[in-house]
Amino acid sequence: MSKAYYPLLADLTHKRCLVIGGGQVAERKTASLLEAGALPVVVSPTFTPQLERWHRERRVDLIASPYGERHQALMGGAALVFAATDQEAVNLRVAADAEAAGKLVNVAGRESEGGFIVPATVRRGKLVIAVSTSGASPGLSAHIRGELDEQFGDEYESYIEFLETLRKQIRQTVPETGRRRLLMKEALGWELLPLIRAGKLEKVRHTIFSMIGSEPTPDKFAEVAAWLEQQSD
Ligand SMILES: C[C@@]1(CC(=O)O)c2cc3[nH]c(cc4nc(cc5[nH]c(cc(n2)[C@H]1CCC(=O)O)[C@@](C)(CC(=O)O)[C@@H]5CCC(=O)O)C(CC(=O)O)=C4CCC(=O)O)c(CCC(=O)O)c3CC(=O)O
Ligand SMILES: NC(=O)C1=CN([C@@H]2O[C@H](COP(=O)(O)OP(=O)(O)OC[C@H]3O[C@@H](n4cnc5c(N)ncnc54)[C@H](O)[C@@H]3O)[C@@H](O)[C@H]2O)C=CC1
Repeated sequence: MSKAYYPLLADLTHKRCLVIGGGQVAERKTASLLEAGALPVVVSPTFTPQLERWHRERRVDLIASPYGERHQALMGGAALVFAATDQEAVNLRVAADAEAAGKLVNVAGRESEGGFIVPATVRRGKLVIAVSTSGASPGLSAHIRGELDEQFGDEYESYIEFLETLRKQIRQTVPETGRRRLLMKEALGWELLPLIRAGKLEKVRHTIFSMIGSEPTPDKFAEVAAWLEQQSD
């Protein structure tokens, strides 16, 4: 049976992550770590120009040296470890050291050796869509990401912010989970995306919250739905 990876979203903000290797793959992994607010430490005898730029901007630490025994101590302080050199023996040694230190490790070129693999990702603010083929075809993951990138536009960023605010309001005023769920389900049916695309969110948001007032009820939510339908005509 092939393995079933467990998908999860890790909070890496202000967490040290160790990247061994300074080439293309290391740069890509470092880029995604920076996007997640992590503090990458890169160990390698050579670095891409982009890694050096990030170093000058004080966004990454670089240790200019081949990986060796003296770097094992860095494992302890790392949330995640990436073995991204072009030397298989080095990658396998990094993987063994990371595992001995109880760390999850990602191994370039040897997906079965690693504790985790990285998906292709589309981000729209708080919306994260991750795609993986369990290592079978990274090219297909990248292709599907391209399709999702077109399908989910920038409007999702403010749409999710709106939903988050609405959900907070419902949580504060509706004690019962069953009723909350029904209200959120109703709100997800509102035709908001076309209005957000037309740049009308601010106005619409204001009206919706004054229509709901301090007591969200299914009746008021149905009124909102009807009002929104008129707006998109
Ligand atoms: C296991 C994994 C490593 C891990 O754990 O991270 C892995 C491994 C390998 N990739 C290879 C090749 C390519 N990788 C890409 C691109 C990406 N690869 C990524 C992830 C992963 N790649 C993980 C599994 C993901 C999954 O489950 O699907 C993405 C999603 C994220 C990221 O790396 O940041 C990023 C897309 C970013 C984006 O565009 O969104 C492209 C396409 C391109 O460059 O355009 C190609 C060439 C086309 C092809 O070969 O398909 C090879 C063969 C190397 C060789 O020739 O030897 C191996 C080695 C092997 O197969 O072992
Ligand atoms: N290029 C790609 O898109 C992909 C490559 N891979 C695999 O990932 C590996 C790395 O690929 P690239 O980043 O493209 O290679 P690269 O040649 O751009 O970079 C390799 C890096 O490893 C460093 N390195 C070598 N020995 C080291 C050591 N002892 N300690 C620390 N760093 C050391 C080098 O200095 C260099 O910075 C390869 O094995 C490749 O097969 C896997 C997936 C995709």
